[in-house]
Amino acid sequence: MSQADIQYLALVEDILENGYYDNNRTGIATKKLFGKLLSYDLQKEFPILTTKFVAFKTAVKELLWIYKHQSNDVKLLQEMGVHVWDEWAKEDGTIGKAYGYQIAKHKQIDKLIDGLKNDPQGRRHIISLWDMNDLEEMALQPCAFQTMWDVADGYVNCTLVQRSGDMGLGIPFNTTQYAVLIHMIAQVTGLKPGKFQHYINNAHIYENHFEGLRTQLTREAYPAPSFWINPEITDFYDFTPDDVKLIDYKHQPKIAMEVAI
Ligand SMILES: Nc1nc(=O)c2c([nH]1)NC[C@@H]1CN(c3ccc(C(=O)N[C@@H](CCC(=O)O)C(=O)O)cc3)CN21
Ligand SMILES: O=c1ccn([C@H]2C[C@H](O)[C@@H](COP(=O)(O)O)O2)c(=O)[nH]1
Repeated sequence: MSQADIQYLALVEDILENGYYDNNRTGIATKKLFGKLLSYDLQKEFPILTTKFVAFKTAVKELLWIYKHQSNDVKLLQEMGVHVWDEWAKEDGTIGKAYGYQIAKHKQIDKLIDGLKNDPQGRRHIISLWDMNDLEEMALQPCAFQTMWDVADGYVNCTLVQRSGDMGLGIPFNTTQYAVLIHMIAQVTGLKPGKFQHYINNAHIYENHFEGLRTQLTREAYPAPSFWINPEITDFYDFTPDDVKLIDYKHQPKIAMEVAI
């Protein structure tokens, strides 16, 4: 049974049983718990749920939209066949000064890669999407808004800080996306992927997802798939969605859930 399923299902069960129930901005009430940490060792296995289908390729495309293309243009994402941001496009077709915009604005990927290569013992390797000056011009303020990186003994470790985590839809994507990002950054810096800590400040389940997640709790989990990354890629900007693959991704069926806007 994969580590991703074990930790995810335990947190889902905890929220359903002990979560604080209240309304929020979207009008769809949630149960929530504060301050949760999920931990993975990327040397042991690749974290992706097997108790439902997670759209790996879609998740990778969204990741590259943010960190490689450094774009806020929803049309570009749609051209890649991804529609998860459609509801948040502003009149100009972008999500405003959010996500990829902040990566480009501060050259954050270049600085991270340069820092990890040239000052591996630095303690300032941070990517932050939380720009106080621009928050009001973002279609949605970033949820997974910060990563902190650390190098030890040839391994690169990373903590993802997420202020708000939608357990049904966002979290399965985010877990897998940031595991892929760590593998990519490790490869282009000549390091090995190490530990991945995923901190979620407000871990919530929308009430229209309760039933789907209760079904998922009854399902059998499979061993985690293997992860392949094209060893030829040495420049982060050369990665395409075909340069990462899951091998033997055995999973239970998709669970349809509506996104709260
Ligand atoms: N309420 C909410 N939850 C989120 O997770 C979320 C937002 N809003 N707003 C911005 C983005 C958009 N995200 C989304 C939106 C939709 C799916 C979704 O529908 N996922 C389907 C598969 C989609 C596909 O294959 O294209 C799923 O079953 O996981 C996932 C993440 C994550 N973020
Ligand atoms: O990568 C993402 C993006 C968004 N989410 C979820 C978390 C919340 O359910 C909503 C955002 O609403 P806020 O009121 O701004 O917190 O989107 C996610 O889990 N992962």
